Amino acid sequence: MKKKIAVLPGDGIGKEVANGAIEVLKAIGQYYKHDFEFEFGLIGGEAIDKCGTPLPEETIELCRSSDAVLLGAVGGPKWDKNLPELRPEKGLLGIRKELDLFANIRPVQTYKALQEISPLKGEKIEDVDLVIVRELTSGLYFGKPSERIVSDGEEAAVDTLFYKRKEIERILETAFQMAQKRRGKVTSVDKANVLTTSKLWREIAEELASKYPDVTLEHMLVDNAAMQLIRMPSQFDVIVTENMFGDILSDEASMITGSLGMLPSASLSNSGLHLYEPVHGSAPDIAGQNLANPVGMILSGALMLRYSFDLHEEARAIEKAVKHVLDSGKCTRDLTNNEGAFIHTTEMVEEIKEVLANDYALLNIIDSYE
Ligand SMILES: NC(=O)C1=CN([C@@H]2O[C@H](COP(=O)(O)OP(=O)(O)OC[C@H]3O[C@@H](n4cnc5c(N)ncnc54)[C@H](O)[C@@H]3O)[C@@H](O)[C@H]2O)C=CC1
Ligand SMILES: CC(C)CC(=O)C(=O)O
Ligand SMILES: [Mg+2]
Repeated sequence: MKKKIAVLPGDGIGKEVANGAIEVLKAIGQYYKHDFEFEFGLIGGEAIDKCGTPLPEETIELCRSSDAVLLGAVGGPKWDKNLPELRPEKGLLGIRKELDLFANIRPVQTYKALQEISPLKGEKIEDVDLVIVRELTSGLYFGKPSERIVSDGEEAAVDTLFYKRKEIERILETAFQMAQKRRGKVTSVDKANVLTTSKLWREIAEELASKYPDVTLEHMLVDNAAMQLIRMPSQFDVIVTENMFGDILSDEASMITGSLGMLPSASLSNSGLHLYEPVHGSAPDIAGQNLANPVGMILSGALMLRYSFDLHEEARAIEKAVKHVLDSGKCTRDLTNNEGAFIHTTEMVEEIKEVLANDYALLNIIDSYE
């Protein structure tokens, strides 16, 4: 199978983890006989430096002409004082909007091997298998006006939380459909005791629920949800929520697994062209030191195989390899609470590739006996 994959490594550790994911995908291509072709594009701070814009037109064209997009992360202190339109993050928000990637799927699964690393007690995280469905192309990060103003002669600023019915409907539909394939429960997280957008969100959730009688819908206020994620994370199946709420809750949820570096994500559109990115940012504090955990990015590659290319066995092979390496006690520095031995980014990638190679060799031996 020939597939063109656009790779936008971005800034900081984005480059390091993207390299890792490409290596793992190349190994999958070799063992399972798929022709993955990788083409690189600029985004974020590097694109500002080289092209004067965080999202060059060529990058958008590259993505549009590809079968899927892999993105590392953007941002860094170098660009923090730039004007809003010239911030790396604008590139990320821009590509999400351009490709209409409205549904950001962020699965949170725990690993037995990491139970002691999670700040939560082992028994609390044993049965955690939840997914955050975050609305990604509207809400507080996109509403207008969003600007500095003068109000009553005083310096002020405004951001806008705006949602259209259709935007709410399509993300809720995604969540209901995902719950149908999972454990049949949707927790819709909002702030309906205060926000008008949340009241509309709740109304629409109630309307749609009747279309999905096999799914149980519950509503939860976002402040409570933040607490419940720590108190009893296993109560959740599918969490669906507004853009910024989902952004914050998913970083929080990552710590259930033990590190922000563990979480992958898929940003889906209705066009069939999807983008895959880890949940974390460019981590300037560890960038360039070979310390980043590449697992979130590598697992995003697995999500790409599953959602974009229907390659379920190949996706499972990557997920199994990650588990195998963690089970063997090998982990990057973030998974050690900064105590004890750890392996570097490139070594973690090598370990995962080695498991894939061994699995492949084993399959070949079995085949030769059949
Ligand atoms: N999707 C994206 O491109 C995102 C970009 N950002 C940008 O990244 C920059 C840094 O933002 P922060 O708030 O520091 O968030 P961050 O996610 O980059 O880092 C937060 C903390 O987690 C650690 N961390 C993150 N990913 C890790 C990994 N794979 N392995 C080991 N440790 C990891 C970092 O070292 C840091 O201590 C900012 O410019 C921000 O705007 C932030 C979040 C998402
Ligand atoms: C630019 C930000 C919205 C990126 C981020 O934190 C995220 O998507 O998780
Ligand atoms: Mg975030």
